[in-house]
Amino acid sequence: MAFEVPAWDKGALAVKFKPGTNPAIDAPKTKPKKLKQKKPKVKKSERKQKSKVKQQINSTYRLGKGPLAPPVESSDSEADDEMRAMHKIRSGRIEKQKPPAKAAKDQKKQLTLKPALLQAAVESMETTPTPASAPSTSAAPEGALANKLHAELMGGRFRYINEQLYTMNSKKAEDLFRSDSGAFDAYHAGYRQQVEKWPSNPLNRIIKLVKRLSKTAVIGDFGCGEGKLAQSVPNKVYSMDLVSRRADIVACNITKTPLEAQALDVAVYCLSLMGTNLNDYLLEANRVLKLHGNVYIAEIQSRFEDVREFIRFMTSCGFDLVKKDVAVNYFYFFHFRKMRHVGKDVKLKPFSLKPCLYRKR
Ligand SMILES: C[S@@+](CC[C@H](N)C(=O)[O-])C[C@H]1O[C@@H](n2cnc3c(N)ncnc32)[C@H](O)[C@@H]1O
Repeated sequence: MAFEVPAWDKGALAVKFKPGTNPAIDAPKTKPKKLKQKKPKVKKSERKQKSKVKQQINSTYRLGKGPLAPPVESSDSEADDEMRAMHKIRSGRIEKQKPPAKAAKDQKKQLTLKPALLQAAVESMETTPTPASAPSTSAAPEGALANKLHAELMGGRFRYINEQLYTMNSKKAEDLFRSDSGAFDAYHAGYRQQVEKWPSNPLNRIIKLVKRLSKTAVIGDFGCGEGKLAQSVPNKVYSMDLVSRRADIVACNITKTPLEAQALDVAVYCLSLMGTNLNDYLLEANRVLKLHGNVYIAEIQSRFEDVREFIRFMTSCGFDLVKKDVAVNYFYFFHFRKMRHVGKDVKLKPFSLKPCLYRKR
């Protein structure tokens, strides 16, 4: 498979020495003179760096495995670099990339961007990329550089927003999009690019599935993004997301929708169980679904530590498992059925899935 990674233990090799050739064993057994060894002085900056690395390793959500989880050594420092890069671009200076020795010698030398180029890069970071507004690759080398900067900054912005959405509760996610009007479009521009890298879009499987249901079934698309499901099936679909970019999409928090109780036959969550308060997400689904209504969930495989625990959580929210597809294939698919009404005031153990953090490529 294209993304398979060899097992960690495959790298360890045992080296055998012929008799008389192993310097460690064959050296004459004279008593070595005791030498007083001075402890090498560790610079303050090196100590700081070491403790930063330790902190990264201790940050548990970064230890997730799976095809989309980042390697342990990536992320924080990468995100920091990106934030610093953005800051530099905003303040009009970009340092030349140099090999470490040269860079140390010549630390203060900077590349000053022409104002027009700088403006293009900053604007492209702040606005949604569209084919018409993105800088053209066919232009002069400056255009190509602005284009590259644009892509890198947008990628960084997407990864930053994505990480926020997976590590905060739904109320904070709502505040995030409210306080930053470009964030939703920036997120979805990055998400579209991410989808293109996947072997398939899980939403297409859900669309196929909904097409097999009765045309009269009323569907709720919770966290619909750009609302593709509604455009692909003949059913009545309530498309809901934190931000609406189309008249038929309801802008709301899916933990608290404007739908009436028991209004839906089907609830769909395609990669949208993002917040840290999943109890609120699924208790709202229980409220708005009819008894024996269906829930279809697609999620990224690497988000699950223990699938049984997830199924238990769903049961506590009133849903019994009908079918699951948890073959190793990037995405897991679940079909649950609402078997009992569960009030929103029920006391449940908080539940969340692991965040899905994308790597810089
Ligand atoms: C990864 S995107 C997937 C979008 C769409 N389901 C698809 O498959 O194309 C997840 C979406 O869930 C939305 N989302 C996450 N938590 C939400 C919440 N509490 N309320 C509304 N939307 C939410 C995000 O805004 C985002 O648009």
